[in-house]
Amino acid sequence: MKPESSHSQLKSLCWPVNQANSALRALAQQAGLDPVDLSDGTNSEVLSDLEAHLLFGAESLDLKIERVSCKYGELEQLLVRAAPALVRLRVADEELFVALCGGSRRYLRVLTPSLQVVKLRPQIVLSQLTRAHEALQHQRITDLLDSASIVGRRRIRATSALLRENLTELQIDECWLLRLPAHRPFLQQLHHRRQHIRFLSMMVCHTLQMALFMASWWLIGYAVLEGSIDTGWLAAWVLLLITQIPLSMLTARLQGSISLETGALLKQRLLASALRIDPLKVRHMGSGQVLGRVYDAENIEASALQGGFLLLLGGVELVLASLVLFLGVGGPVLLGILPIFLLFAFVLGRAQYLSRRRWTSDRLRMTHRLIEKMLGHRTRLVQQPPADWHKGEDREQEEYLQSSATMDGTMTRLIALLPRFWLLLGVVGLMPVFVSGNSESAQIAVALGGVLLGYRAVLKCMGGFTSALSALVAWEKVRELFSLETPAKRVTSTAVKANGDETSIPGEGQPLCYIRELYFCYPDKDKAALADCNLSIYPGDRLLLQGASGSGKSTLANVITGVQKPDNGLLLIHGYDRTSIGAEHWRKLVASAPQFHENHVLGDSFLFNLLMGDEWPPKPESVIRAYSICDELGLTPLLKKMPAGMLQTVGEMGWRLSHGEMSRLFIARAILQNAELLVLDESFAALDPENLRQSFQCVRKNSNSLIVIAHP
Ligand SMILES: Nc1ncnc2c1ncn2[C@@H]1O[C@H](COP(=O)(O)OP(=O)(O)OP(=O)(O)O)[C@@H](O)[C@H]1O
Repeated sequence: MKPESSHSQLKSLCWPVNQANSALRALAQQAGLDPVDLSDGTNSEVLSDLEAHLLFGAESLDLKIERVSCKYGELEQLLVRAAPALVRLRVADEELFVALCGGSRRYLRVLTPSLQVVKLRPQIVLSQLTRAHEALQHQRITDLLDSASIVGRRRIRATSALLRENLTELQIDECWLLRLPAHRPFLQQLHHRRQHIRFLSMMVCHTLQMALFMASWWLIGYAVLEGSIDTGWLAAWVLLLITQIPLSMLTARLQGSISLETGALLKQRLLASALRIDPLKVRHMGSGQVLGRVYDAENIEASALQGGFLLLLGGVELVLASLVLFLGVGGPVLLGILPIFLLFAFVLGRAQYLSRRRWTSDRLRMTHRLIEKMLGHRTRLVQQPPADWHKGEDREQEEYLQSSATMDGTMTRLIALLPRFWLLLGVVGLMPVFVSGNSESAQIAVALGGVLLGYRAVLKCMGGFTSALSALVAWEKVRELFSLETPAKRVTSTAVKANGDETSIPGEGQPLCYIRELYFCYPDKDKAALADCNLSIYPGDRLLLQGASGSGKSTLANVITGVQKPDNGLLLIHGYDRTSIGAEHWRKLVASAPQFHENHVLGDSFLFNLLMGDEWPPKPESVIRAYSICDELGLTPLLKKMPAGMLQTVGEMGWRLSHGEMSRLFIARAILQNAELLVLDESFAALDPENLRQSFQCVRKNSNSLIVIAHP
């Protein structure tokens, strides 16, 4: 095939870049991602680069898109596993997207603009992605192979091996994965990952295994009671037992893969919600409570999955045991006794649930107080008389021990009594049969088998129930951390002229940031922190915001940066509100250095702390800029002083930065986000006059528009 015809063929399968949003929508529908329309379809023109355009398009469909990069040698594997995904190709100097909706090593399944699914060999996409890079190596490799006189198939193999070797460090980042966002309902996410099929298969496998197990005992019991046991019966019995082995292995395997996938989903959700959690809510909870809950969240995964499986499998066995009981002599009597058992189980289970809840609350309270004491340790050492340091601790511990003892008591009763109660009821139910003495021994054996089978199932359920219960109680505490808000439907973008008239398209001379009648009140406060706030900031403006302590300056900074949502009023950047523009893009337009007590040096390298707001791992040019900003801020002596320079670990566990050094790190971190509006909240307060002058010069030079909050 000639290159032109192969190009035109490939082109016909690809989407033009300007149809990226249509490709996203079609791909999402094809992959069953259930796209939700959150957009009025007019907003993305504000976004200049393709990355932001795709991000915006996916957010408008309530989906998540993620750009991934991989090494040259891993590209084929990525293409095979990426679906649903968009891959950008350059075909005959034209930029196009190929929409992957499935794949295997032999074929990629591609969704075309005519909405047909077509098979395409991975090598075709692969060669388009790597052609330009390989061409640069071609001459060198040809010369080398010529000089070594390597020909034929060995030459082909040697070429690809040399390419892999020479391009091993090459990163290719032309692939965007389309996925369900973490806030979508958990069941939908499980369904999308085909967990329901695995779950059903696991239940079927276990039921079959149990049926075979019962059949094997029926067989041997029948043979013994009939007195006709021979090698045929034994062979059948052994066969039945052996058949259970693959079924039990399959059940365990399915259980493992469900645990893995569900665990990964839970973690993903926890991480996503932890990063989105309202800072006010976290502050209200306190660090100790949050820590305790995060620890509980870890527990949930293990307990819920382990307990859930045991409970389910035990449930299946209990149903089968009831069936056996019903078939045996005295079955109706035994089944009549079942409600008494269930009632007893409910009473004991409820007691355990209530005591565990109380114990969890006490434990969280204790963790919280402990963390508070640890955080305030130095202050307490200096400020509080030593006699008061341990006041109240004994009472606290006593309460905790009491609730632990109560919980242990209910647990012991549950585990020790319930299975025995089942046995007792079973024997009592069979009593009339033994007393009358006119039942066949086979029927008695079946009934006894049912009771014992039920005992085994109850034991299994007990193990599952206690784990599931601890997961349930933990879940009640961490639910808040897992709750992710579904994004609101985007409003029609509202561009506003400087005079306040509404228009639909932002134009020249418009404010960069436009605030009208903004209102914000902290929860449970009577007085608003911001009321009737009006401000217009134009590109290139430099504003100094002054005011009495507590007048709301930091609150305004937090609202502008999007950390807090205004209760009322208009806040626009480039004529668009935050919902229309998307949180991610808003972050790229506005960067801030919050007040000292709100800012944090993360326990990582100095470089990471500088560039965490930009892109990590960083591009070489970002690192060069980081050095230059640090130099302008007078941080070069510090970098020379630290043994590992930029790569020195800083933060609590690393190099302890001085107050002034930290301030300048925070300023540099904000500048390096390259946003259009920079907000610095009392960032210069800890600097000596010389550093203040130097830092202020740097900020003026490296910011587009600037708000500085400072006290005179
Ligand atoms: N999380 C919160 N919950 C309740 N009230 C708060 C909260 N944070 C701040 N406030 C109150 O809101 C008001 C405005 O606070 P803000 O921090 O914005 O003031 P500020 O002008 O920056 O003060 P300063 O110059 O002292 O830093 C204050 O009265 C403060 O006590």
